[in-house]
Amino acid sequence: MMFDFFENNPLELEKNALILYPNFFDKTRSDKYFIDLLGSVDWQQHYLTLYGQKIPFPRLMCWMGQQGASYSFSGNTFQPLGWDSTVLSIKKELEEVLNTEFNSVLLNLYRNGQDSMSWHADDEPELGAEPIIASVSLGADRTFAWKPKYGGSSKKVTLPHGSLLVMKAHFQSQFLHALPKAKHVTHHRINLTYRFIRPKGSTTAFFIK
Ligand SMILES: O=C(O)CCC(=O)C(=O)O
Ligand SMILES: [Fe+2]
Repeated sequence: MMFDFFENNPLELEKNALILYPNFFDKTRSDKYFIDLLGSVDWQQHYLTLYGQKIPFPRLMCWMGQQGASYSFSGNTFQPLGWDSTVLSIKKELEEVLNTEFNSVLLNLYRNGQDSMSWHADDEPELGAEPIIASVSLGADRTFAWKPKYGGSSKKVTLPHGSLLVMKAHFQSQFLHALPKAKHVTHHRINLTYRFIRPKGSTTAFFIK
């Protein structure tokens, strides 16, 4: 077993809802994954259409996973690309440690601090009522922010190179989260959010992120 719970004390940022493993992958492995993924993933620019205007998402993305696991948000429906070998081996490791199953992953490439993700919850119907989302960070440190959906102040935490953030069942129903712009960041950050898409989920949600 490669993962040692005693060396990797998780931080419970929200009780039973948001857990951070700051050093899930050691530096050697994190560096290798970052370089591999930067080169091997088909990073795509997607657009959202708002009042007839095509607006580029402020990041590059790639939807990957099992055939049929299509995913819709912000007016796009994504059909998954097949598994990349690095993405697949990370998936297997997460499944073992978290004792759950994922069949797809959204990969995000934040080219620098101008790239971001706005406030949202990953609560599309195809994710089911209580999704577990496992979010791996590689590359530049970035701040992750979250706040209660129904009032209350926001909190934030830094997601370091090689960290794992686990969003559990209630997180998506109770909170919004975001990856704000970061003025001084000049380096790339890669983020992988592993999900389980229900096979016959409807694809009618229109969310803007
Ligand atoms: O980049 C991140 O850490 C957040 C990504 C995210 O929230 C998402 O892909 O839904
Ligand atoms: Fe999200």
